[in-house]
Amino acid sequence: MKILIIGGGNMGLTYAQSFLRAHIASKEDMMILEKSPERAASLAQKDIGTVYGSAEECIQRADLVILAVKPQDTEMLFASLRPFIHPQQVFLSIMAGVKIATIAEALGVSKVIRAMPNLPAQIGRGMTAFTSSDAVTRIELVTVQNLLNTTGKTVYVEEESFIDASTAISGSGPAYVWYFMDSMMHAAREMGFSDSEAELLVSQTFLGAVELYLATNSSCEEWIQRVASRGGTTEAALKSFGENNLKQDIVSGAFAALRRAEELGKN
Ligand SMILES: NC(=O)C1=CN([C@@H]2O[C@H](COP(=O)(O)OP(=O)(O)OC[C@H]3O[C@@H](n4cnc5c(N)ncnc54)[C@H](O)[C@@H]3O)[C@@H](O)[C@H]2O)C=CC1
Ligand SMILES: O=C(O)[C@@H]1CCC=N1
Repeated sequence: MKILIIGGGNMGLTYAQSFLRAHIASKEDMMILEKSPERAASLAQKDIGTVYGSAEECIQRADLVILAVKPQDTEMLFASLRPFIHPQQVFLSIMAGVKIATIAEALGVSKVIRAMPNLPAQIGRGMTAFTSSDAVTRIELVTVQNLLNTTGKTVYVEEESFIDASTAISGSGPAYVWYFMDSMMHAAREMGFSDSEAELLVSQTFLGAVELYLATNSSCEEWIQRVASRGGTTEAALKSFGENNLKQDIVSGAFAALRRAEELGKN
């Protein structure tokens, strides 16, 4: 199966490397279309397949076309692809917000899968939600799921609206976690720890807390209760979080991401 990845940025490169690392695709079967000449030159050094600068050179040979450009770049991209597409090609889009119907209409195709991955896919620890149009066959869907599985865990969702919701939770989510980590590192440095000490204290705390959570059946609330001794330090921090509406702020942030995904889908 020939795979064409359009957009060799963070996610496009991650996909190419992940498929090759898992031996689910070979370099000979991998094509990358990248419009930035500098980025294309850097990709060409990486030995991850053939890098192209224009659609007409490569798209007709692709069985699967992965759309990994920014949603704002789709209008020009779709217009440039349309003359070269054939109806049996399967399109996998990872672009935030852009709807299956929009892709199908703009490209004149019917086999469209929409997925929302996240950046930990770079190390095989990603989370991807995906769904598909009716015209995608079971075999095509399983083939794409096998590719997505090389980047971490996957979940199929029946309704497309859950792709936007997963964008707001797991797609953007790593940034929320790093924001929280960064805030804690900031506090650690203010308390006198060196940069490397702050990084170790915080990253090991996140890792340990998530792994402990996953190893048991207790809820976050139950684990919080076990850390927070009555009249102790954790309680003082949680009181401050509560007074500052931190939980509501995080929920509002996730909904702002959802609204933005929906807006991107309207363009
Ligand atoms: N970065 C992330 O954590 C995630 C990103 N996404 C989605 O993945 C998509 C790509 O995101 P990133 O990889 O972060 O962006 P990026 O900006 O790193 O990569 C996009 C690449 O596409 C290239 N490009 C733009 N127009 C093109 C065209 N017409 N033909 C060929 N190449 C073109 C750009 O030069 C750039 O190298 C976006 O739609 C985003 O919504 C989804 C989940 C997570
Ligand atoms: O911020 C964005 O729009 C993309 C989608 C999810 C993560 N990055």
